[in-house]
Amino acid sequence: MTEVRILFSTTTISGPSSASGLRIDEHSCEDQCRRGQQYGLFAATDYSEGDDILTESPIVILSHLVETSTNHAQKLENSPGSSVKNVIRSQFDQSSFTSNQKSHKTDDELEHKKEKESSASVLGDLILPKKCLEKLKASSSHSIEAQTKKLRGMILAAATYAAYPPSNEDGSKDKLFELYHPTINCDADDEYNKEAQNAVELARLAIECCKELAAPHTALKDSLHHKNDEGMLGEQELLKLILIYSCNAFEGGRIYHKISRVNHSCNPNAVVVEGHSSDVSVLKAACSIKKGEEITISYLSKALYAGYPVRQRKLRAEKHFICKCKRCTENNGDEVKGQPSVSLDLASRIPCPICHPRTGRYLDEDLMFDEEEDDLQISYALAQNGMTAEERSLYCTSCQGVTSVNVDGSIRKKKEGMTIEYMTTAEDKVYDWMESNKLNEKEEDESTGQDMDRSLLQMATATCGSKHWTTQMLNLAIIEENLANLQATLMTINPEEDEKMMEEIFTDIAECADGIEKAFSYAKSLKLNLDPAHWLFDYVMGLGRILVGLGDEKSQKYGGEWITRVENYANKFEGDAMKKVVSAIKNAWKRETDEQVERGVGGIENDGQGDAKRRRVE
Ligand SMILES: C[S@@+](CC[C@H](N)C(=O)[O-])C[C@H]1O[C@@H](n2cnc3c(N)ncnc32)[C@H](O)[C@@H]1O
Repeated sequence: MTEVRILFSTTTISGPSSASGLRIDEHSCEDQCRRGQQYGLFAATDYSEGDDILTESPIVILSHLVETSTNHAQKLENSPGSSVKNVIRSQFDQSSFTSNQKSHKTDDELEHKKEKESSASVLGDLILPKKCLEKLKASSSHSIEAQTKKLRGMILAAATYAAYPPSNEDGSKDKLFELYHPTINCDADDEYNKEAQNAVELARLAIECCKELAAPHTALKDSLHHKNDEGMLGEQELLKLILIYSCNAFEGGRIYHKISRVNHSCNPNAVVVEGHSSDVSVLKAACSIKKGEEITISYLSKALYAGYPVRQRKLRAEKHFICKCKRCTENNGDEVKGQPSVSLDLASRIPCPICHPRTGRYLDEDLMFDEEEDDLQISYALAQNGMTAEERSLYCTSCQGVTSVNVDGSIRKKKEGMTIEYMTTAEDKVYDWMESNKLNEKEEDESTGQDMDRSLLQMATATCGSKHWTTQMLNLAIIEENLANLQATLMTINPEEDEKMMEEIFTDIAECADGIEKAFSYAKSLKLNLDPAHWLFDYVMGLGRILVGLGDEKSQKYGGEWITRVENYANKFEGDAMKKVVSAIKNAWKRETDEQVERGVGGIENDGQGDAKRRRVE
């Protein structure tokens, strides 16, 4: 029964505000109040950046065995959790797992496949019924891969819940079933409800899969066929549970009593971080929040830094709602004189096609890598929020010009309009690339993968310029790759012997630093409440680690300067262990100097040109 404790724990609320600092209220948005269903969390006191708003343990964890990295999956095999994993898998007919099916593959191949699958999910190798997958393909307007992944998550949540139903002694079950979920059998009278009803359809499909795949005499099978204590059909309870999971679960299937009431905003004012123990989460203010303001977080990970169509597509496909936050609906961009008030997408700004006419298909070379400090004056045009090229006309803040896709007029006007089509194509391509998570699949053909990323970057940069989100997403993907390669190279060479290699390394480091600088400038241009380090912390840390690894004072000092840019963020939002790493990297150059003084070296050797000689860090 120990697993039950792992899965269901009591909610505790603490922190400076405690329960009195918050109130759960009807959603501030008029449209949603009308539905009478939606609630949100509102500050009942003022908060400053980094303040704890509340600390909470999940009411229930419905897929804590879904893993994303092989390392983690391997750890799980040795942890008590692996017995939970077996209990959940035992809910299903064993012949429904590919790993249990005979095939002509060699043992080695099977082992490799199994490892990949176990790292994807506890039920990653569960073969979903063909007729369910066909229904999914026929009904869904979203990407099939994303919907299949969601379906698997729902099946896992249902099996976990059936195998470990929460006791209601502490009210956990009541709290869970109070949470928001779309109304079952509600008329899809508008786009918002239609999207929510897609979640209901998907949940029904998950129930159908469970019915087909559940093994006889298991808790899952029983709950689908028997009435539960309250006389409600087990199947209906499971359907509701799946919907609650689908709308409220955080990473790892964690569902909270209060944190799950926090609505999403594409310009959030709060974040949820891991608490002192991994089973506790803390809702923290990401900026100052005034009493009475709604507290919001982001349901999007790095896509928060993407343009409007991508954010909306992701929220619709993964969370089943149309975002009505300020960033998506109100004009929080630069005002356009003489234009009717429209919502403008700051993440999709491109050099104005009127002020900077493109030569041929692509943007002029000099605009490709535009930098703030350049003398070149570049006027940017903002895209109107919208899902299609037709809805995304561009407004230039400098010439006050409007560019639309389908305009009758001169060839030049048509050419200007085509820029929006190129921008939309770049947005689609980069979105697909982000969704397919290609960076992780690259192992099989690394060089081709890298070439593709680079040519995609070339296309995005050439079409949209460096202040557009597509360029910055690809820029960071390449930096991530370069930092990993640099780290690996530095571990295998001796800097003092391999001068030529070191030259290349310094060039690569300079490129990474330049790329991160551009990403910082882009993040600031979005005017979000969040510190840019929320997005760029890992990249800066990667760069800092490499610079410290070079071992010379100058590089380490430079690494320390970079770390200073994320120090405030780390102190407010990272755990103690990470704070120590930040401090160690920031102060590595001092330690090096101190050690020399202690050893009586009396300073760093000089190479005659003012540069300290490089030494390996022992
Ligand atoms: C985790 S719940 C948030 C709390 C929920 N409003 C409640 O009443 O409990 C997520 C749901 O809230 C709604 N929601 C959250 N953020 C929203 C936003 N920015 N725009 C529109 N609906 C939103 C959606 O229906 C979504 O499925």
